[in-house]
Amino acid sequence: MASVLRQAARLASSRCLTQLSAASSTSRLGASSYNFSPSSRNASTSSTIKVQLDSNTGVAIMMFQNPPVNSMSLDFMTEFVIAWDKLELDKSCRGIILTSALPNVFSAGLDIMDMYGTTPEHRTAFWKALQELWLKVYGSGKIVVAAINGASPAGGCLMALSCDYRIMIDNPKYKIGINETKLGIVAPFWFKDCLENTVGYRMSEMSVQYGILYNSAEALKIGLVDQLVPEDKLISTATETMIKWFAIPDYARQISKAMVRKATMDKMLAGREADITNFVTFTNKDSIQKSLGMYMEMLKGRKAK
Ligand SMILES: CCCCCCCC/C=C\C/C=C/C(=O)SCCNC(=O)CCNC(=O)[C@H](O)C(C)(C)COP(=O)(O)OP(=O)(O)OC[C@H]1O[C@@H](n2cnc3c(N)ncnc32)[C@H](O)[C@@H]1OP(=O)(O)O
Repeated sequence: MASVLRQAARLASSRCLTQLSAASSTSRLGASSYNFSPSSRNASTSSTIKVQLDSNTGVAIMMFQNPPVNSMSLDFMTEFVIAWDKLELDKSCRGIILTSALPNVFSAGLDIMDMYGTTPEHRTAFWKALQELWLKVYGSGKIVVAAINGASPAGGCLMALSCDYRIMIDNPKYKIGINETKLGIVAPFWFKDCLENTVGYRMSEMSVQYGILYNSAEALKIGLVDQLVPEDKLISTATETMIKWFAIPDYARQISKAMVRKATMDKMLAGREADITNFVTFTNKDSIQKSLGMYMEMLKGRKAK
């Protein structure tokens, strides 16, 4: 245990958890001091990421607004990371709620058009941006809550899985899961690891092979999400949840989080270059390009019907 703690302490000062010590001011705010007055809000906005930080409560809401479906394009992920870094550096921010500014979709996952018919150089930059985004969110010392207000397949599900707590709108039309095989592609090991860490080995074994998308009730049942709420209660519940987490002393929580996530983080950090090569090689294949093209046609054809 002592060695785990030493490792966790080392992690706390490492690149991916740089905010651990910076944000370790303990429990500045309890639920009773919660005040969400509009005057206390800071707003910062890029074209695809909207951020509202309430410096009274320490809660930031990061909204995705990349129409039509919040697909994770290279541009979107670059803007995400810039906005994320700003919040990480802001000591008044203790927790971040991730949600969508668009109706019916949290995120459609990776932008298929960034993988289809693009150059290997483009796909290298694209995959690096995805790794970067994931390392930041998964490795954050802040409390991160996903407020899932719509469809959340594949990369969208990964984003939610990287948070500390997931709240989803209680609506059977919204689906979440790692559905890559349905597109004829393979979810990378770290998508699978995040799923397995959350729902367990057997469920992920079934889930990644079948490419299952779960509706909200099914997602709750298998533990893919933690809570379902009516649409009009999503952000208030996410904020209240965050305030409850704030009662835990930051430093102890952060070290505990780092301990639990260390193996998954380390695996990615050690395999980062190989993971990029795998992705580029895999998506260079004619058969994979064909699958992606057919999937895009299917999406567009579905709309035409
Ligand atoms: C040997 C091992 C090697 C390992 C190598 C690893 C390789 C791994 C590679 C990749 C991992 C992939 C991860 C992913 O995230 S892939 C993306 C998966 N996403 C999906 O399957 C979702 C597809 N979209 C939908 O199901 C729906 O769009 C919806 C439910 C999200 C929303 O439905 P609706 O509101 O009805 O919108 P439309 O379907 O009409 O779509 C509107 C518009 O948007 C386009 N679009 C949708 N999704 C995407 C997307 N992911 N990327 C790009 N574009 C998308 C859609 O085509 C429509 O376009 P339009 O007709 O031009 O308006």
